Amino acid sequence: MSVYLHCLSHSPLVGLVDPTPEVLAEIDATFSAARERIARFDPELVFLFAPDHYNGFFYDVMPSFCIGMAAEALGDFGSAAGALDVPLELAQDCASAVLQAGVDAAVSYRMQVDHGFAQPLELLLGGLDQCPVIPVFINAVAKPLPSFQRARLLGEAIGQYTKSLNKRVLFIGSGGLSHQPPVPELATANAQIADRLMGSGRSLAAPEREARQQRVILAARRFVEDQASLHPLNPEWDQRFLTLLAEDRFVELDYLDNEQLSETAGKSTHEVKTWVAAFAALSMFGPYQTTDAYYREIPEWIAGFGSISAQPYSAI
Ligand SMILES: O=C(O)CCc1cccc(O)c1O
Ligand SMILES: [Fe+2]
Repeated sequence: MSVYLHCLSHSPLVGLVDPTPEVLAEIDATFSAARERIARFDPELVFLFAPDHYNGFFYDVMPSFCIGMAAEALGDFGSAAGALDVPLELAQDCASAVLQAGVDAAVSYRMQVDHGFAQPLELLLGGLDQCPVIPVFINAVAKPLPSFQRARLLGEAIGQYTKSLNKRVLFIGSGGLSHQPPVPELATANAQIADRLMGSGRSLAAPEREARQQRVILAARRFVEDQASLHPLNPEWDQRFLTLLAEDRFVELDYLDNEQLSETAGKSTHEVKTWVAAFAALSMFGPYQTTDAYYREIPEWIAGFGSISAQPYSAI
């Protein structure tokens, strides 16, 4: 049994609003090296911690955490669409173990996921169904949000469960770092948007979906011209976060106030709780070492964009 971790930002704007060829080449090199390391590790099972953007999870019932017993990617922004290869019995056992450990994650037998899940599977594994994957949703946009501490405990419970498997397991965290794309909020939504956020967005008609995507694309183009048009990226906060992970000090985030983080680094920064959960899972295997840390502000993608791998010292 061995474990490996990779965490990375995502953005649906990849390929739609791109940075310069030099920056793209740097990122391509980062991802192809990560892909190679993962291929060498040859995972038999993936735990994918990722958020959603009102594509699969809505306010009719909004869980903090949800473990997929089966899942389908809907293919927003041209991301991959189709079924994930979820091993049902393992996912069920995992959910039981997590609840037994005191973390009341929801389950879904019909989980809908968006680019937050699809992009890392495409980028790191070459597709949605290339490796068995247990998808774990962490709510990072729909208030009230879970705390960093609960994300850590979720990760620890999954790490403990992983120990009972005799498998090579890859933990992936998807999202962040600092960013605030234009995602609607219930508190300020008009009646039509509120209705979408409460569930009608599940069956968004094609023209409305297209309009929604165009709004994000326009916002990205404007953000490149004028960095005051959205909440600014915060490379200082992002570097501090990466340092906390590298030094195995992410427990220090436990009581970080959600509102305060939104003000510091943008309302979508809460996606980094997926990284905390993944690192917490890894940490159940003892002290770890991070490798291949990458960071750059990429306004074209509305993202403080990061990527990092890690493995237990005992595996080095
Ligand atoms: O789906 C949406 O509306 C928001 C999309 C989005 C944009 C930029 C960075 C992200 O991480 C992200 O998820
Ligand atoms: Fe996101």
